[in-house]
Amino acid sequence: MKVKVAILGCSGRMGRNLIQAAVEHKSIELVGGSVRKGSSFEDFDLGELAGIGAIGKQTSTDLQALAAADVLIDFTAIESTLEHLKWCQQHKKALVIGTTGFSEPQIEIIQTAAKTMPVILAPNTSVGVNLLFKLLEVTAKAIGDYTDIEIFEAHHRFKKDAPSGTAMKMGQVIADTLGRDLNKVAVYGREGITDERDGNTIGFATIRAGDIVGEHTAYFADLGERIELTHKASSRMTFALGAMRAAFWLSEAEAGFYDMQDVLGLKD
Ligand SMILES: NC(=O)C1=CN([C@@H]2O[C@H](COP(=O)(O)OP(=O)(O)OC[C@H]3O[C@@H](n4cnc5c(N)ncnc54)[C@H](OP(=O)(O)O)[C@@H]3O)[C@@H](O)[C@H]2O)C=CC1
Ligand SMILES: O=C(O)C1=N[C@H](C(=O)O)C[C@H](O)C1
Repeated sequence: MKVKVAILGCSGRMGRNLIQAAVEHKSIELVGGSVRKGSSFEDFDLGELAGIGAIGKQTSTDLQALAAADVLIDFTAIESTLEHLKWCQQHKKALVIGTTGFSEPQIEIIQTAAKTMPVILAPNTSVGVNLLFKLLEVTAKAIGDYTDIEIFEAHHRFKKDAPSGTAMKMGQVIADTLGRDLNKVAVYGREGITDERDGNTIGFATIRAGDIVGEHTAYFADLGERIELTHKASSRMTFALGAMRAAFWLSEAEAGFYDMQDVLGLKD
């Protein structure tokens, strides 16, 4: 039987890719999608919105129109995701969250809700980035204690949060592996007389330019050699397909707080 899925925030860059991925997925039935109240895309055909031709299902600003869904997928914005979370909890729906930029207290709100509903929170739903997280763990374990660790990320000009959710998670994975507290060792950008580099720190550098879909590199640099682990996304469809995998997996999960490592079987 197909998993019934609804997409939140259908008019967004990810929303449109998610519609296409859901329509093309053999084990998923797209039952509806939302747009923000006041959006000019209200009552729009979902397929038209995604550029794949009409599919006979319309966007709605009323979440009740999505009541037939088992799993909702949310790549929107912080405040709207937290609203959607409440609705899903009240209506016993599972929720895949791809939105990034949450503060620690906001993540705690999501974790608390996940005690009574299945939730995946994944700053990056691509298979490649989640494999990269594993490679970071292995590399940090082997050489992280004596190399300089820096994380670089590049995204399109429209992105609102920085560093990206993926870069933050990369830092978290490395800090956890090395037993460091990311809040204490993170350095976000450098300017002026910065003094010599403190070997304990994890640096973050961000650029925003044009239509870059998403690029992430972790540097583990010693004197004489360095390792660079890079992921480059060239299409948002990679995130959308990963989100479908996540929705399918979550439809069979108990209440709990999960990530893509659970979905892909990459947890130790
Ligand atoms: N986890 C992952 O793999 C990925 C995560 N992301 C993250 O996903 C999020 C969205 O990214 P992107 O698609 O590029 O951003 P967009 O700005 O293109 O899309 C966000 C969409 O959310 C809509 N929205 C806002 N509030 C509501 C609401 N209450 N109800 C319904 N829709 C709403 C906006 O509508 P409107 O336009 O009308 O304001 C907009 O269409 C970001 O946080 C980004 O970092 C992005 C790519 C991959
Ligand atoms: O906003 C984006 O576009 C992306 N956001 C995610 C993040 O913040 O890590 C994932 C991806 O790189 C694209």
